[in-house]
Amino acid sequence: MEGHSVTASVQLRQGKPLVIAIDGPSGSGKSSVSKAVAKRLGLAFLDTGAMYRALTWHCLNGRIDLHDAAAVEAAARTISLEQNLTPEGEFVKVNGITVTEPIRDPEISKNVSAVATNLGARKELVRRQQAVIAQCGHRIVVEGRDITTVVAPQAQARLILTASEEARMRRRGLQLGGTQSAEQLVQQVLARDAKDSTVVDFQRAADGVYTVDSSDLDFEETVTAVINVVRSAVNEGPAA
Ligand SMILES: Nc1ncnc2c1ncn2[C@@H]1O[C@H](COP(=O)(O)OP(=O)(O)OP(=O)(O)O)[C@@H](O)[C@H]1O
Ligand SMILES: Nc1ccn([C@H]2C[C@H](O)[C@@H](COP(=O)(O)O)O2)c(=O)n1
Repeated sequence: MEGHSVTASVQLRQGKPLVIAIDGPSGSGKSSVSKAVAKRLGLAFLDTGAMYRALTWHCLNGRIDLHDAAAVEAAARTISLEQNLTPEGEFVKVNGITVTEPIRDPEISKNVSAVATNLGARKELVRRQQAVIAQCGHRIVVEGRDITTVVAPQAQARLILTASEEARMRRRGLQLGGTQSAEQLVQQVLARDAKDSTVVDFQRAADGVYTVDSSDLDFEETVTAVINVVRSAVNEGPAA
């Protein structure tokens, strides 16, 4: 095992490019697990879902019709978005307004797919995400739905983090403190995935993309499994 990870350790520690791209369905643990991986490996962290949520908050707040494709795309191009790029803490600002907590509201979860399925808005957010990766010196964990395929197809490690529907709904229910009914959880997790899947495929791993299924793993075991995949991917010499 030590021999296996020599090359990986060099890449992990010496400031070489190390982009870790993580996609997966809602509630699979992408944000929490990606943050823990970034912390352990000393990498920056980007939650791309927060960008779609922030844009949705901005549209709702400014009474922009989410189904007016041109207006939503224009908003994506013009808003100022700020977010932390470290795994410690979290903040998101839209045009200088802190929206860290409001973007997690079930109301945003209910409406975010209308923005995520706007192809013009996606193009602009992908452009911004690629700029962040460059700004972080290509040493970053990026999580979302199209990171392995569109945002960072050349990433040194790419993986889908998944879990059973039952596990994902249970985890989301616990995360929201038991405030949501079973039907609300179905809407926020499964129905949202179904809508988002119409524009990006985050359920199946593309060629060269690993899969980690966390259904039967606890949080720590999942973080370890992801780091092991990163070591394997780097050792096997993925895209330069
Ligand atoms: N392996 C695991 N075992 C138990 N709980 C987990 C595991 N992985 C993640 N969790 C918990 O599940 C909840 C959902 O995780 P998280 O918010 O990271 O998912 P996500 O994939 O980013 O969801 P979304 O895409 O909807 O934002 C969190 O409370 C997290 O701590
Ligand atoms: N790269 C991404 C990231 C997110 N989305 C969409 C899909 C979700 O419904 C929404 C919010 O993401 P979450 O915070 O739940 O991870 O944003 C996307 O289409 N592409």
